[in-house]
Amino acid sequence: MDKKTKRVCYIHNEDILEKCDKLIRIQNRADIVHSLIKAYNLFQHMSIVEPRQATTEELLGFHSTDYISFLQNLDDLSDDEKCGEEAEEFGLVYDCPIQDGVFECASLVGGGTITAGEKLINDESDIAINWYGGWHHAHRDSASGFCYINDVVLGILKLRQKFERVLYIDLDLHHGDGVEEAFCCTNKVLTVSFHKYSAGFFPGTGSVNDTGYSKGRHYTVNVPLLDGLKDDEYNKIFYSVMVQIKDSFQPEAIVCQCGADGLEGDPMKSFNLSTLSLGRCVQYVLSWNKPTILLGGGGYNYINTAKCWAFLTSLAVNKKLSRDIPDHEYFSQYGPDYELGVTVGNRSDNNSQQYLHHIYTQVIDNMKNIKLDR
Ligand SMILES: O=C(CCc1ccccc1NC(=O)c1cccc(C(F)(F)F)c1)NO
Ligand SMILES: [Zn+2]
Repeated sequence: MDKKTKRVCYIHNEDILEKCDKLIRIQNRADIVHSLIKAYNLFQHMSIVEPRQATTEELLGFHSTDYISFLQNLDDLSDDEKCGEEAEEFGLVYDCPIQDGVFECASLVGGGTITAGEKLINDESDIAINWYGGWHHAHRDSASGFCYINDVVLGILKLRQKFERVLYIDLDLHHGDGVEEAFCCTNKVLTVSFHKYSAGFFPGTGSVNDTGYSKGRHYTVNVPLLDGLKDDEYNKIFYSVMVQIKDSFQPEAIVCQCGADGLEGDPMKSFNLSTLSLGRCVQYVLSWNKPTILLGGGGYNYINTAKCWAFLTSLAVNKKLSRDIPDHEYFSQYGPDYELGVTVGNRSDNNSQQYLHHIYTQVIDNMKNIKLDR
């Protein structure tokens, strides 16, 4: 693949935008993200590709029949049934409320990430972006953490139709548990997640000692981190882990979930990252020149999330963005600085050098056994 200008496709249409904007947890975020990327004129460097609904067969490539048929018939449920024990069994309570059209939205997002995969396996694009996707918590037979259909798993399964070894990277503040579970027993998909890991923090999984099972042993990599994490520490441990993964796993295609809830200023109030650290991670991965899917995920300060994903989009199309936010519908919300950067705070950092070194050595030790299928 030519090093500099890559063929970038961008999953979008008004339908998926409107549906995602109606999701109660991220109401109107999609329009804020889309508007900033448009205001920076980045669409002239990408081909916009419309998403489609994932087919039932595609959904059943990961999810169970019971779960999918329950989701497909939500509209037939009475209000009692919607809070009944069956709904609870499928995780459709508390964090994952049954709201009108949630299935159509989730399966359109799923179809969007599958479409991203199709563009790469057909060699029509080098990089495929789906900022509507990245819903990494959904399990085979239940919703979780506000994720209903695991579009990430569906996209990886699509890539596996052509690529022997696929690498999944999860940059979201939360552990990518649903994706890790889907591939924990195979050595064809290596999942690596960098996430906050501390007592009582959702989803609670992602210990450094979780390294996969049977044939997948050592092909699950977890990098548990603590509150207050700063850019430099994040990038240092990211590079040192990823260079090892590149050498030993030699991935043929990459999926990177770029959840922005680790940024300073997110209501999650956990990490203390600027968009630069996520940008350096993505820039490094793109420098490998492998077919890559970039996905969204968490991110609850919508202005920061828009800044982050516009910046990552500019890296994919290799275009420099002006520091000043261009005038557009949401310009007034970018005050008081009206700049693309996210200023980091000086919250105390619980990640001591000893802690980070300890985690690094454990992760490297775990990965010593990753070898290519002879
Ligand atoms: O970001 C997530 C999901 C976070 C999550 C897990 C479990 C239950 C609920 C959630 N979502 C939130 O906590 C959430 C969603 C939207 C907005 C907020 C806010 F309060 F931080 F703004 C918080 N995964 O990467
Ligand atoms: Zn998250």
